[in-house]
Amino acid sequence: VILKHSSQLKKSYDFIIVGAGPGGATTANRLTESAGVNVLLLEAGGANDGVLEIDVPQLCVTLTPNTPWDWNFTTVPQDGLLGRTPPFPRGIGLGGTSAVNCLVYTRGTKSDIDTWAALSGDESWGWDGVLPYFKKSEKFNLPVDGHNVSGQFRAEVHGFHGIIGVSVPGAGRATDDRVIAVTRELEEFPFQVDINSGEHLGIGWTQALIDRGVRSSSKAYLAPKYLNRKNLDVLLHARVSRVLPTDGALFLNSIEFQDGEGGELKHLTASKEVILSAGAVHTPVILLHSGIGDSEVLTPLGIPVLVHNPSVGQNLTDHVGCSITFEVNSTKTLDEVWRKDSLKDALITEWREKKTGLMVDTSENQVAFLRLPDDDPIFETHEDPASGPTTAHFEFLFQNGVFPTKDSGNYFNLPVGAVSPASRGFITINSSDPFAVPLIDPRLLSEDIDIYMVRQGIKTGQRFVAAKAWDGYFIRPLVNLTSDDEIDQYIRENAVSFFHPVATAAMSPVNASWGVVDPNLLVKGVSGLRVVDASVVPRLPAAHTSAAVYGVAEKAADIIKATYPELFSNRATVKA
Ligand SMILES: Cc1cc2nc3c(=O)[nH]c(=O)nc-3n(C[C@H](O)[C@H](O)[C@H](O)COP(=O)(O)OP(=O)(O)OC[C@H]3O[C@@H](n4cnc5c(N)ncnc54)[C@H](O)[C@@H]3O)c2cc1C
Repeated sequence: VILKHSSQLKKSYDFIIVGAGPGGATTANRLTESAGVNVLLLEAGGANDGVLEIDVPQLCVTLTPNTPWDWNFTTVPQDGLLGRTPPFPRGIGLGGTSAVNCLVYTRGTKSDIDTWAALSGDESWGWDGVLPYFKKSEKFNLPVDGHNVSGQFRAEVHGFHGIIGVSVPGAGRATDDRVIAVTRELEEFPFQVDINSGEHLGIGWTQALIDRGVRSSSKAYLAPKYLNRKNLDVLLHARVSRVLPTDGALFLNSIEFQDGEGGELKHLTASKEVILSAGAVHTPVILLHSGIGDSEVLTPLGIPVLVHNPSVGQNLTDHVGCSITFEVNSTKTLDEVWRKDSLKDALITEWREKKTGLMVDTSENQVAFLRLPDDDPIFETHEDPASGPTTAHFEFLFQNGVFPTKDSGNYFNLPVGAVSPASRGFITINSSDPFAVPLIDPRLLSEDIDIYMVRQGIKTGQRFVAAKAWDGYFIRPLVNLTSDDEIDQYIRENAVSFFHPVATAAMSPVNASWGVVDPNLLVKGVSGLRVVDASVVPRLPAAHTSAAVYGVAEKAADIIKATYPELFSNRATVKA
Protein backbone atom coordinates (compact mmCIF):
# COMPACT_ATOMS: atom_id res chain seq x y z
CA VAL A 1 0.00 0.00 0.00
CA ILE A 2 0.98 3.60 -0.41
CA LEU A 3 1.12 4.96 3.12
CA LYS A 4 -0.70 8.24 3.68
CA HIS A 5 1.64 9.21 6.48
CA SER A 6 4.84 7.98 8.07
CA SER A 7 2.93 7.25 11.30
CA GLN A 8 1.56 4.20 9.41
CA LEU A 9 5.04 2.69 9.04
CA LYS A 10 5.39 -0.77 10.51
CA LYS A 11 7.78 -1.23 13.42
CA SER A 12 10.16 -3.24 11.33
CA TYR A 13 10.89 -4.20 7.73
CA ASP A 14 13.15 -6.93 6.38
CA PHE A 15 14.23 -4.76 3.46
CA ILE A 16 14.18 -1.01 2.95
CA ILE A 17 14.51 0.01 -0.69
CA VAL A 18 15.40 3.58 -1.64
CA GLY A 19 14.00 4.86 -4.96
CA ALA A 20 11.09 3.70 -7.16
CA GLY A 21 12.68 3.68 -10.63
CA PRO A 22 13.36 0.47 -12.61
CA GLY A 23 15.88 -0.72 -9.99
CA GLY A 24 13.80 -0.17 -6.86
CA ALA A 25 10.28 -0.88 -8.13
CA THR A 26 11.35 -4.16 -9.74
CA THR A 27 13.16 -5.32 -6.63
CA ALA A 28 10.27 -4.33 -4.32
CA ASN A 29 7.81 -6.22 -6.47
CA ARG A 30 9.82 -9.43 -6.75
CA LEU A 31 10.80 -9.59 -3.06
CA THR A 32 7.18 -9.20 -1.96
CA GLU A 33 6.09 -12.16 -4.08
CA SER A 34 6.94 -14.08 -0.94
CA ALA A 35 4.38 -13.41 1.78
CA GLY A 36 6.94 -13.98 4.51
CA VAL A 37 8.89 -10.82 3.70
CA ASN A 38 8.17 -7.19 4.62
CA VAL A 39 9.45 -4.50 2.31
CA LEU A 40 9.37 -0.72 2.57
CA LEU A 41 9.97 1.32 -0.58
CA LEU A 42 10.89 4.99 -0.03
CA GLU A 43 10.59 7.49 -2.86
CA ALA A 44 11.65 11.13 -2.73
CA GLY A 45 8.89 12.24 -5.10
CA GLY A 46 5.14 11.73 -5.39
CA ALA A 47 2.85 9.19 -7.06
CA ASN A 48 2.91 10.73 -10.57
CA ASP A 49 -0.68 9.54 -11.02
CA GLY A 50 -2.89 10.81 -13.83
CA VAL A 51 -0.20 12.91 -15.50
CA LEU A 52 -1.16 13.05 -19.18
CA GLU A 53 2.37 13.94 -20.30
CA ILE A 54 3.70 10.81 -18.60
CA ASP A 55 1.03 8.42 -19.86
CA VAL A 56 0.90 9.56 -23.51
CA PRO A 57 4.01 8.17 -25.22
CA GLN A 58 4.32 10.93 -27.84
CA LEU A 59 4.32 13.61 -25.10
CA CYS A 60 7.55 12.19 -23.65
CA VAL A 61 9.47 15.07 -25.22
CA THR A 62 7.71 17.53 -22.90
CA LEU A 63 8.68 15.83 -19.63
CA THR A 64 12.18 17.24 -19.16
CA PRO A 65 14.01 19.50 -18.52
CA ASN A 66 12.70 22.00 -15.95
CA THR A 67 9.46 20.29 -15.01
CA PRO A 68 7.94 18.96 -11.75
CA TRP A 69 8.86 15.38 -12.77
CA ASP A 70 12.56 16.08 -13.14
CA TRP A 71 15.21 16.67 -10.48
CA ASN A 72 16.30 19.43 -12.89
CA PHE A 73 20.04 18.99 -12.65
CA THR A 74 22.59 20.43 -15.04
CA THR A 75 26.16 19.27 -15.52
CA VAL A 76 29.13 21.29 -14.36
CA PRO A 77 30.75 23.23 -17.25
CA GLN A 78 31.81 20.74 -19.92
CA ASP A 79 35.13 21.53 -21.60
CA GLY A 80 34.15 19.28 -24.52
CA LEU A 81 31.00 21.38 -25.01
CA LEU A 82 32.71 24.80 -24.96
CA GLY A 83 31.99 25.24 -21.27
CA ARG A 84 28.23 24.71 -21.60
CA THR A 85 26.23 23.18 -18.72
CA PRO A 86 23.48 21.16 -20.42
CA PRO A 87 20.53 19.68 -18.54
CA PHE A 88 21.06 16.30 -16.91
CA PRO A 89 17.47 15.14 -16.38
CA ARG A 90 16.58 12.50 -13.76
CA GLY A 91 12.99 11.54 -12.96
CA ILE A 92 11.45 11.98 -9.52
CA GLY A 93 8.38 10.15 -8.21
CA LEU A 94 7.03 6.66 -8.77
CA GLY A 95 8.60 5.36 -11.98
CA GLY A 96 11.72 7.46 -11.44
CA THR A 97 13.45 8.29 -14.70
CA SER A 98 11.43 5.60 -16.49
CA ALA A 99 8.40 7.89 -16.05
CA VAL A 100 10.07 10.71 -17.99
CA ASN A 101 12.24 8.88 -20.47
CA CYS A 102 11.77 8.50 -24.21
CA LEU A 103 10.55 4.89 -23.99
CA VAL A 104 13.01 3.31 -26.43
CA TYR A 105 13.59 -0.32 -25.42
CA THR A 106 17.10 -1.52 -26.23
CA ARG A 107 19.25 -4.09 -24.45
CA GLY A 108 22.59 -3.62 -26.17
CA THR A 109 24.54 -6.40 -27.83
CA LYS A 110 25.68 -9.79 -26.61
CA SER A 111 29.22 -8.45 -26.33
CA ASP A 112 28.03 -5.43 -24.31
CA ILE A 113 26.48 -7.67 -21.70
CA ASP A 114 29.30 -10.24 -21.87
CA THR A 115 31.59 -7.40 -20.84
CA TRP A 116 29.66 -7.21 -17.55
CA ALA A 117 30.67 -10.82 -16.88
CA ALA A 118 34.30 -10.10 -17.76
CA LEU A 119 34.42 -6.99 -15.58
CA SER A 120 32.65 -8.53 -12.60
CA GLY A 121 34.46 -11.85 -12.84
CA ASP A 122 31.08 -13.57 -12.66
CA GLU A 123 29.97 -15.52 -15.71
CA SER A 124 26.30 -15.27 -14.76
CA TRP A 125 26.37 -11.55 -15.62
CA GLY A 126 26.98 -12.36 -19.32
CA TRP A 127 24.36 -12.27 -22.09
CA ASP A 128 23.27 -15.87 -21.54
CA GLY A 129 22.81 -15.24 -17.84
CA VAL A 130 20.98 -11.92 -18.20
CA LEU A 131 18.77 -12.70 -21.24
CA PRO A 132 16.28 -14.75 -19.16
CA TYR A 133 15.89 -11.70 -16.92
CA PHE A 134 15.35 -9.34 -19.86
CA LYS A 135 12.60 -11.72 -20.89
CA LYS A 136 11.23 -12.07 -17.38
CA SER A 137 10.68 -8.33 -17.09
CA GLU A 138 9.11 -7.97 -20.52
CA LYS A 139 5.48 -8.18 -21.63
CA PHE A 140 5.73 -7.87 -25.40
CA ASN A 141 2.37 -6.70 -26.72
CA LEU A 142 1.07 -6.29 -30.24
CA PRO A 143 0.81 -2.75 -31.64
CA VAL A 144 -2.57 -1.03 -31.25
CA ASP A 145 -3.13 -0.57 -35.00
CA GLY A 146 -3.20 -4.35 -35.38
CA HIS A 147 -0.72 -4.39 -38.26
CA ASN A 148 1.14 -7.56 -39.17
CA VAL A 149 4.36 -7.57 -37.15
CA SER A 150 6.08 -10.45 -38.90
CA GLY A 151 9.54 -9.36 -39.94
CA GLN A 152 9.52 -6.52 -37.36
CA PHE A 153 10.88 -8.45 -34.36
CA ARG A 154 12.00 -11.96 -33.35
CA ALA A 155 9.57 -13.56 -30.92
CA GLU A 156 12.12 -16.03 -29.55
CA VAL A 157 14.21 -13.34 -27.86
CA HIS A 158 11.26 -11.67 -26.14
CA GLY A 159 9.19 -12.24 -23.03
CA PHE A 160 5.41 -12.17 -23.23
CA HIS A 161 4.43 -12.69 -19.61
CA GLY A 162 6.49 -10.11 -17.77
CA ILE A 163 5.50 -6.74 -16.36
CA ILE A 164 6.98 -4.01 -18.56
CA GLY A 165 5.10 -3.43 -21.80
CA VAL A 166 7.21 -3.48 -24.98
CA SER A 167 5.79 -2.98 -28.46
CA VAL A 168 6.64 -1.98 -32.01
CA PRO A 169 5.03 1.22 -33.39
CA GLY A 170 1.25 1.32 -33.27
CA ALA A 171 0.70 4.11 -35.81
CA GLY A 172 2.30 4.51 -39.22
CA ARG A 173 4.33 7.61 -40.09
CA ALA A 174 4.66 9.23 -43.50
CA THR A 175 8.38 8.40 -43.57
CA ASP A 176 8.21 4.70 -42.57
CA ASP A 177 8.38 3.29 -46.08
CA ARG A 178 11.25 5.54 -47.14
CA VAL A 179 13.38 4.71 -44.09
CA ILE A 180 12.93 0.99 -44.71
CA ALA A 181 13.50 1.47 -48.48
CA VAL A 182 16.97 2.84 -47.72
CA THR A 183 17.85 -0.53 -46.18
CA ARG A 184 17.17 -2.17 -49.55
CA GLU A 185 19.03 0.50 -51.48
CA LEU A 186 22.27 1.17 -49.60
CA GLU A 187 24.51 -1.54 -48.24
CA GLU A 188 25.79 0.55 -45.36
CA PHE A 189 22.26 0.65 -43.88
CA PRO A 190 21.20 -3.01 -43.61
CA PHE A 191 17.83 -3.96 -42.16
CA GLN A 192 17.97 -5.33 -38.61
CA VAL A 193 14.93 -7.42 -37.81
CA ASP A 194 15.36 -7.21 -34.03
CA ILE A 195 17.66 -4.70 -32.36
CA ASN A 196 17.26 -6.63 -29.08
CA SER A 197 18.40 -10.04 -30.23
CA GLY A 198 22.01 -9.62 -29.09
CA GLU A 199 22.89 -8.30 -32.57
CA HIS A 200 21.79 -4.76 -33.28
CA LEU A 201 23.64 -3.38 -36.32
CA GLY A 202 21.42 -1.82 -38.98
CA ILE A 203 18.10 -0.05 -39.13
CA GLY A 204 15.22 -1.64 -37.28
CA TRP A 205 11.72 -0.91 -36.03
CA THR A 206 11.71 0.85 -32.69
CA GLN A 207 10.72 -1.29 -29.75
CA ALA A 208 9.29 0.95 -27.09
CA LEU A 209 8.19 0.69 -23.46
CA ILE A 210 4.51 0.89 -24.26
CA ASP A 211 1.59 -1.25 -23.14
CA ARG A 212 -1.40 -1.01 -25.52
CA GLY A 213 -0.69 2.62 -26.36
CA VAL A 214 0.25 3.80 -22.84
CA ARG A 215 3.72 4.43 -21.35
CA SER A 216 4.95 1.47 -19.34
CA SER A 217 7.30 2.70 -16.63
CA SER A 218 8.58 0.92 -13.55
CA LYS A 219 5.24 1.91 -12.00
CA ALA A 220 3.95 -1.21 -13.74
CA TYR A 221 5.80 -3.14 -11.01
CA LEU A 222 3.77 -1.09 -8.50
CA ALA A 223 0.38 -1.56 -10.16
CA PRO A 224 -2.59 -1.74 -7.75
CA LYS A 225 -2.56 -5.56 -7.67
CA TYR A 226 1.01 -5.43 -6.31
CA LEU A 227 0.43 -2.46 -4.02
CA ASN A 228 -2.41 -4.42 -2.44
CA ARG A 229 0.13 -6.84 -1.02
CA LYS A 230 0.11 -6.49 2.75
CA ASN A 231 3.88 -6.95 2.87
CA LEU A 232 4.72 -3.99 0.59
CA ASP A 233 4.58 -0.44 1.98
CA VAL A 234 5.49 2.60 -0.10
CA LEU A 235 6.26 5.96 1.51
CA LEU A 236 6.29 8.95 -0.84
CA HIS A 237 8.06 12.28 -0.34
CA ALA A 238 10.59 10.45 1.79
CA ARG A 239 14.10 11.46 0.79
CA VAL A 240 16.92 9.39 2.17
CA SER A 241 19.95 11.38 3.29
CA ARG A 242 22.27 8.68 4.60
CA VAL A 243 22.70 5.04 5.43
CA LEU A 244 23.85 4.46 8.98
CA PRO A 245 25.52 1.64 10.86
CA THR A 246 23.65 -0.03 13.65
CA ASP A 247 25.48 0.12 16.97
CA GLY A 248 28.58 1.66 15.47
CA ALA A 249 29.49 -1.45 13.46
CA LEU A 250 29.80 -1.70 9.68
CA PHE A 251 26.38 -3.32 9.40
CA LEU A 252 24.71 -0.50 7.46
CA ASN A 253 21.08 -1.46 7.80
CA SER A 254 19.61 1.87 8.99
CA ILE A 255 18.57 4.88 7.00
CA GLU A 256 18.01 8.52 7.78
CA PHE A 257 15.27 10.17 5.72
CA GLN A 258 13.45 13.44 5.47
CA ASP A 259 9.78 12.88 6.17
CA GLY A 260 7.98 15.06 3.61
CA GLU A 261 9.46 18.03 1.80
CA GLY A 262 11.34 20.10 4.37
CA GLY A 263 10.15 17.68 7.05
CA GLU A 264 12.08 16.33 10.02
CA LEU A 265 14.81 13.70 9.74
CA LYS A 266 13.79 10.25 10.91
CA HIS A 267 15.49 6.88 11.23
CA LEU A 268 14.43 3.38 10.30
CA THR A 269 16.19 0.05 10.49
CA ALA A 270 15.89 -2.97 8.20
CA SER A 271 16.32 -6.36 9.80
CA LYS A 272 18.08 -7.71 6.71
CA GLU A 273 19.23 -5.05 4.25
CA VAL A 274 19.00 -1.55 2.91
CA ILE A 275 18.90 -1.55 -0.90
CA LEU A 276 19.90 1.65 -2.68
CA SER A 277 18.05 2.13 -5.98
CA ALA A 278 18.28 5.91 -6.16
CA GLY A 279 19.88 5.87 -9.62
CA ALA A 280 23.31 6.63 -11.07
CA VAL A 281 23.38 10.16 -9.62
CA HIS A 282 21.80 9.78 -6.18
CA THR A 283 23.12 6.38 -5.15
CA PRO A 284 26.78 7.50 -5.10
CA VAL A 285 25.67 10.74 -3.40
CA ILE A 286 23.98 8.77 -0.59
CA LEU A 287 27.07 6.54 -0.27
CA LEU A 288 29.36 9.57 -0.04
CA HIS A 289 27.22 11.24 2.63
CA SER A 290 27.24 7.94 4.51
CA GLY A 291 31.04 7.97 4.64
CA ILE A 292 31.67 5.48 1.84
CA GLY A 293 33.92 7.11 -0.73
CA ASP A 294 37.20 8.84 -1.29
CA SER A 295 38.59 10.10 2.03
CA GLU A 296 40.13 13.02 0.14
CA VAL A 297 36.61 14.16 -0.72
CA LEU A 298 34.94 13.25 2.58
CA THR A 299 37.46 14.43 5.19
CA PRO A 300 37.61 18.10 4.08
CA LEU A 301 33.79 18.15 4.22
CA GLY A 302 33.84 16.80 7.78
CA ILE A 303 32.11 13.56 6.80
CA PRO A 304 33.53 10.69 8.92
CA VAL A 305 35.02 8.01 6.65
CA LEU A 306 33.56 4.55 7.17
CA VAL A 307 35.12 2.97 4.09
CA HIS A 308 37.75 4.68 1.97
CA ASN A 309 36.75 3.78 -1.59
CA PRO A 310 37.85 6.19 -4.33
CA SER A 311 35.65 4.38 -6.90
CA VAL A 312 32.38 5.75 -5.50
CA GLY A 313 30.89 8.16 -8.05
CA GLN A 314 33.71 7.56 -10.56
CA ASN A 315 33.54 5.85 -13.94
CA LEU A 316 30.39 7.78 -14.93
CA THR A 317 29.72 6.82 -18.53
CA ASP A 318 27.07 8.43 -20.69
CA HIS A 319 26.05 8.71 -24.31
CA VAL A 320 26.45 12.04 -26.08
CA GLY A 321 25.24 13.48 -29.34
CA CYS A 322 23.21 16.05 -31.20
CA SER A 323 20.61 16.26 -33.96
CA ILE A 324 20.86 17.26 -37.56
CA THR A 325 17.65 18.63 -39.03
CA PHE A 326 16.39 18.84 -42.60
CA GLU A 327 13.53 20.87 -43.99
CA VAL A 328 11.16 18.58 -45.90
CA ASN A 329 8.67 18.80 -48.70
CA SER A 330 5.68 17.41 -46.80
CA THR A 331 3.15 18.60 -44.27
CA LYS A 332 2.75 15.13 -42.78
CA THR A 333 5.21 15.72 -39.95
CA LEU A 334 4.77 16.08 -36.22
CA ASP A 335 5.63 19.78 -36.52
CA GLU A 336 2.05 20.32 -37.61
CA VAL A 337 0.79 18.57 -34.49
CA TRP A 338 3.00 20.52 -32.08
CA ARG A 339 2.11 23.78 -33.83
CA LYS A 340 -1.66 23.37 -34.05
CA ASP A 341 -3.45 22.90 -30.73
CA SER A 342 -6.58 21.71 -32.54
CA LEU A 343 -4.63 18.86 -34.18
CA LYS A 344 -2.88 17.93 -30.96
CA ASP A 345 -6.12 18.02 -28.96
CA ALA A 346 -7.84 15.80 -31.51
CA LEU A 347 -5.03 13.26 -31.29
CA ILE A 348 -5.11 13.34 -27.49
CA THR A 349 -8.87 12.82 -27.55
CA GLU A 350 -8.35 9.83 -29.87
CA TRP A 351 -5.72 8.50 -27.47
CA ARG A 352 -8.05 8.95 -24.47
CA GLU A 353 -11.00 7.30 -26.18
CA LYS A 354 -9.41 4.57 -28.26
CA LYS A 355 -5.69 4.43 -27.49
CA THR A 356 -4.91 4.74 -31.17
CA GLY A 357 -3.32 7.36 -33.42
CA LEU A 358 0.02 9.16 -33.44
CA MET A 359 0.03 9.67 -29.66
CA VAL A 360 0.55 5.95 -28.99
CA ASP A 361 4.19 5.95 -30.07
CA THR A 362 7.41 7.58 -29.03
CA SER A 363 9.26 10.09 -31.21
CA GLU A 364 10.69 7.66 -33.75
CA ASN A 365 9.34 4.58 -35.52
CA GLN A 366 12.82 3.36 -36.52
CA VAL A 367 16.26 3.46 -34.96
CA ALA A 368 19.69 2.53 -36.30
CA PHE A 369 22.85 1.20 -34.68
CA LEU A 370 25.87 1.64 -36.94
CA ARG A 371 29.64 1.18 -36.84
CA LEU A 372 32.66 2.95 -38.21
CA PRO A 373 34.27 0.78 -40.92
CA ASP A 374 36.75 -1.77 -39.53
CA ASP A 375 39.53 -0.11 -41.54
CA ASP A 376 38.66 3.40 -40.37
CA PRO A 377 41.93 5.35 -39.95
CA ILE A 378 40.96 6.31 -36.38
CA PHE A 379 41.80 2.75 -35.31
CA GLU A 380 45.45 3.30 -36.29
CA THR A 381 45.75 5.65 -33.30
CA HIS A 382 42.83 4.75 -31.03
CA GLU A 383 41.59 1.55 -29.50
CA ASP A 384 38.08 0.61 -30.63
CA PRO A 385 35.86 1.72 -27.74
CA ALA A 386 32.98 -0.60 -28.75
CA SER A 387 32.54 -3.80 -26.75
CA GLY A 388 32.98 -5.97 -29.84
CA PRO A 389 33.09 -6.06 -33.64
CA THR A 390 29.28 -6.11 -33.96
CA THR A 391 28.54 -3.35 -31.48
CA ALA A 392 27.65 0.11 -32.76
CA HIS A 393 29.68 3.30 -32.47
CA PHE A 394 26.73 5.56 -33.15
CA GLU A 395 22.98 5.52 -33.17
CA PHE A 396 20.30 7.30 -35.22
CA LEU A 397 16.72 8.04 -34.21
CA PHE A 398 14.50 8.82 -37.21
CA GLN A 399 12.10 11.59 -36.19
CA ASN A 400 9.54 12.88 -38.64
CA GLY A 401 8.97 16.24 -36.94
CA VAL A 402 10.88 18.42 -34.49
CA PHE A 403 9.98 19.31 -30.92
CA PRO A 404 9.83 22.12 -29.88
CA THR A 405 8.53 23.06 -33.27
CA LYS A 406 9.49 26.03 -35.41
CA ASP A 407 6.99 28.74 -36.41
CA SER A 408 6.78 27.42 -39.93
CA GLY A 409 8.10 24.66 -42.14
CA ASN A 410 8.27 20.90 -41.78
CA TYR A 411 11.30 19.00 -40.67
CA PHE A 412 12.96 15.62 -40.33
CA ASN A 413 15.20 15.29 -37.32
CA LEU A 414 18.07 12.88 -37.00
CA PRO A 415 19.59 12.67 -33.50
CA VAL A 416 23.05 11.12 -33.77
CA GLY A 417 24.53 9.70 -30.58
CA ALA A 418 27.92 8.15 -29.79
CA VAL A 419 26.87 4.91 -28.11
CA SER A 420 30.28 3.40 -27.33
CA PRO A 421 31.95 6.42 -25.75
CA ALA A 422 35.47 6.39 -24.35
CA SER A 423 34.96 9.43 -22.07
CA ARG A 424 34.51 8.82 -18.35
CA GLY A 425 33.30 11.35 -15.81
CA PHE A 426 32.17 11.38 -12.20
CA ILE A 427 29.54 12.38 -9.63
CA THR A 428 30.76 14.01 -6.44
CA ILE A 429 29.69 16.30 -3.61
CA ASN A 430 31.07 19.59 -2.33
CA SER A 431 28.93 20.02 0.78
CA SER A 432 28.19 18.06 3.92
CA ASP A 433 24.49 18.83 3.37
CA PRO A 434 23.06 15.57 2.03
CA PHE A 435 20.41 17.52 0.14
CA ALA A 436 22.81 19.87 -1.61
CA VAL A 437 22.90 19.61 -5.40
CA PRO A 438 25.61 17.11 -6.42
CA LEU A 439 28.34 17.90 -8.93
CA ILE A 440 27.68 16.03 -12.16
CA ASP A 441 30.62 15.90 -14.53
CA PRO A 442 30.10 13.35 -17.33
CA ARG A 443 33.11 14.88 -19.18
CA LEU A 444 31.16 14.63 -22.43
CA LEU A 445 33.39 14.54 -25.53
CA SER A 446 36.51 14.66 -23.38
CA GLU A 447 38.01 11.86 -25.50
CA ASP A 448 38.57 12.84 -29.11
CA ILE A 449 37.33 9.51 -30.45
CA ASP A 450 33.88 10.41 -29.08
CA ILE A 451 33.55 13.56 -31.17
CA TYR A 452 34.97 11.56 -34.08
CA MET A 453 32.12 9.04 -33.72
CA VAL A 454 29.51 11.81 -33.69
CA ARG A 455 31.19 13.54 -36.65
CA GLN A 456 31.29 10.34 -38.70
CA GLY A 457 27.70 9.68 -37.60
CA ILE A 458 26.64 13.05 -38.98
CA LYS A 459 28.40 12.35 -42.27
CA THR A 460 26.69 8.96 -42.40
CA GLY A 461 23.37 10.71 -41.75
CA GLN A 462 24.05 13.00 -44.69
CA ARG A 463 24.54 9.92 -46.89
CA PHE A 464 21.35 8.43 -45.51
CA VAL A 465 19.20 11.40 -46.55
CA ALA A 466 20.86 11.41 -49.99
CA ALA A 467 19.45 7.95 -50.80
CA LYS A 468 17.17 7.69 -53.82
CA ALA A 469 14.42 6.47 -51.52
CA TRP A 470 14.08 10.07 -50.35
CA ASP A 471 13.76 11.59 -53.84
CA GLY A 472 11.74 14.81 -53.61
CA TYR A 473 11.44 14.67 -49.80
CA PHE A 474 14.30 16.73 -48.39
CA ILE A 475 14.54 20.42 -49.26
CA ARG A 476 17.66 21.48 -47.38
CA PRO A 477 19.57 20.92 -44.16
CA LEU A 478 18.79 23.50 -41.48
CA VAL A 479 22.52 24.04 -41.00
CA ASN A 480 25.04 23.48 -43.78
CA LEU A 481 27.76 21.20 -42.45
CA THR A 482 30.57 20.36 -44.82
CA SER A 483 34.12 20.54 -43.43
CA ASP A 484 35.24 18.52 -40.42
CA ASP A 485 35.89 21.75 -38.53
CA GLU A 486 32.38 22.99 -39.23
CA ILE A 487 30.88 19.72 -38.07
CA ASP A 488 33.00 19.59 -34.91
CA GLN A 489 32.10 23.17 -34.01
CA TYR A 490 28.40 22.34 -34.52
CA ILE A 491 28.74 19.27 -32.30
CA ARG A 492 30.48 21.13 -29.50
CA GLU A 493 27.84 23.89 -29.67
CA ASN A 494 24.86 21.51 -29.71
CA ALA A 495 25.73 18.15 -28.17
CA VAL A 496 24.03 17.10 -24.94
CA SER A 497 23.92 14.06 -22.72
CA PHE A 498 21.75 11.34 -24.22
CA PHE A 499 20.62 10.66 -20.62
CA HIS A 500 22.13 7.22 -19.99
CA PRO A 501 24.52 7.53 -17.04
CA VAL A 502 25.72 4.28 -15.47
CA ALA A 503 28.64 2.77 -13.56
CA THR A 504 28.97 5.21 -10.65
CA ALA A 505 28.85 2.37 -8.12
CA ALA A 506 30.18 -0.25 -10.49
CA MET A 507 30.20 -3.99 -10.00
CA SER A 508 33.66 -5.59 -9.81
CA PRO A 509 35.15 -8.90 -8.69
CA VAL A 510 35.04 -9.53 -4.94
CA ASN A 511 38.73 -8.82 -4.38
CA ALA A 512 39.25 -6.16 -7.04
CA SER A 513 41.00 -2.95 -6.04
CA TRP A 514 38.37 -0.94 -7.94
CA GLY A 515 34.58 -0.91 -8.05
CA VAL A 516 31.92 -0.39 -5.40
CA VAL A 517 29.77 -3.52 -5.28
CA ASP A 518 30.57 -7.20 -5.69
CA PRO A 519 28.79 -9.43 -8.24
CA ASN A 520 26.01 -9.96 -5.67
CA LEU A 521 25.65 -6.15 -5.69
CA LEU A 522 26.68 -5.89 -2.01
CA VAL A 523 28.60 -2.73 -1.15
CA LYS A 524 32.22 -3.61 -0.49
CA GLY A 525 33.66 -3.05 2.95
CA VAL A 526 30.33 -3.08 4.81
CA SER A 527 27.45 -5.47 5.31
CA GLY A 528 23.67 -5.08 5.08
CA LEU A 529 23.86 -2.69 2.12
CA ARG A 530 23.20 -3.48 -1.54
CA VAL A 531 22.80 -1.37 -4.68
CA VAL A 532 20.30 -2.27 -7.42
CA ASP A 533 20.13 0.38 -10.13
CA ALA A 534 21.98 1.83 -13.11
CA SER A 535 25.01 2.70 -10.98
CA VAL A 536 26.13 -0.95 -10.67
CA VAL A 537 26.18 -1.53 -14.45
CA PRO A 538 29.95 -1.84 -14.98
CA ARG A 539 29.92 -0.88 -18.62
CA LEU A 540 27.46 1.21 -20.57
CA PRO A 541 25.78 -0.88 -23.27
CA ALA A 542 25.41 0.69 -26.72
CA ALA A 543 21.74 1.10 -25.87
CA HIS A 544 19.19 3.16 -23.99
CA THR A 545 19.61 1.99 -20.44
CA SER A 546 16.33 1.13 -18.75
CA ALA A 547 16.20 -2.40 -20.20
CA ALA A 548 19.59 -3.01 -18.59
CA VAL A 549 18.30 -1.84 -15.21
CA TYR A 550 15.18 -4.01 -15.37
CA GLY A 551 17.42 -6.97 -16.23
CA VAL A 552 19.83 -6.19 -13.40
CA ALA A 553 17.00 -5.77 -10.90
CA GLU A 554 15.22 -8.98 -11.90
CA LYS A 555 18.50 -10.85 -11.45
CA ALA A 556 19.23 -9.03 -8.19
CA ALA A 557 15.87 -10.13 -6.79
CA ASP A 558 16.79 -13.76 -7.41
CA ILE A 559 20.22 -13.22 -5.82
CA ILE A 560 18.55 -11.77 -2.72
CA LYS A 561 16.01 -14.59 -2.58
CA ALA A 562 18.81 -17.13 -2.72
CA THR A 563 20.65 -15.32 0.10
CA TYR A 564 17.72 -15.67 2.53
CA PRO A 565 16.12 -19.05 1.81
CA GLU A 566 14.40 -18.98 5.20
CA LEU A 567 12.43 -15.88 4.11
CA PHE A 568 11.72 -16.86 0.55
CA SER A 569 10.35 -20.36 0.78
CA ASN A 570 8.50 -19.98 -2.54
CA ARG A 571 11.51 -18.94 -4.56
CA ALA A 572 10.57 -17.67 -7.97
CA THR A 573 12.29 -19.45 -10.80
CA VAL A 574 13.15 -17.89 -14.12
CA LYS A 575 12.06 -19.63 -17.28
CA ALA A 576 14.56 -18.96 -20.05
C1 LIG B 1 15.19 12.38 -20.79
C2 LIG B 1 15.57 10.92 -20.65
C3 LIG B 1 15.29 10.06 -21.70
C4 LIG B 1 15.64 8.72 -21.58
N1 LIG B 1 15.27 7.89 -22.58
C5 LIG B 1 15.41 6.56 -22.41
C6 LIG B 1 14.85 5.67 -23.36
O1 LIG B 1 14.28 6.08 -24.37
N2 LIG B 1 14.99 4.35 -23.14
C7 LIG B 1 15.63 3.86 -22.03
O2 LIG B 1 15.74 2.64 -21.88
N3 LIG B 1 16.17 4.68 -21.13
C8 LIG B 1 16.04 6.02 -21.27
N4 LIG B 1 16.52 6.86 -20.31
C9 LIG B 1 17.28 6.30 -19.16
C10 LIG B 1 16.48 5.42 -18.19
O3 LIG B 1 15.23 5.99 -17.90
C11 LIG B 1 17.31 5.17 -16.93
O4 LIG B 1 18.47 4.47 -17.30
C12 LIG B 1 16.58 4.34 -15.86
O5 LIG B 1 15.36 4.93 -15.48
C13 LIG B 1 17.48 4.20 -14.63
O6 LIG B 1 16.81 3.47 -13.63
P1 LIG B 1 17.28 3.55 -12.11
O7 LIG B 1 16.36 2.68 -11.32
O8 LIG B 1 18.73 3.29 -12.05
O9 LIG B 1 17.12 5.08 -11.66
P2 LIG B 1 15.92 6.10 -11.78
O10 LIG B 1 14.95 5.67 -12.81
O11 LIG B 1 16.52 7.44 -11.89
O12 LIG B 1 15.16 5.97 -10.38
C14 LIG B 1 15.72 6.44 -9.18
C15 LIG B 1 14.60 6.83 -8.23
O13 LIG B 1 15.16 7.09 -6.95
C16 LIG B 1 14.56 8.27 -6.40
N5 LIG B 1 15.51 8.86 -5.48
C17 LIG B 1 16.68 9.47 -5.77
N6 LIG B 1 17.29 9.87 -4.63
C18 LIG B 1 16.50 9.49 -3.60
C19 LIG B 1 16.60 9.62 -2.20
N7 LIG B 1 17.66 10.22 -1.63
N8 LIG B 1 15.61 9.13 -1.41
C20 LIG B 1 14.51 8.52 -2.00
N9 LIG B 1 14.37 8.39 -3.33
C21 LIG B 1 15.36 8.85 -4.13
C22 LIG B 1 14.32 9.13 -7.63
O14 LIG B 1 13.38 10.15 -7.37
C23 LIG B 1 13.86 8.10 -8.65
O15 LIG B 1 12.47 7.87 -8.54
C24 LIG B 1 16.26 8.23 -20.40
C25 LIG B 1 16.55 9.11 -19.37
C26 LIG B 1 16.20 10.44 -19.49
C27 LIG B 1 16.52 11.37 -18.37
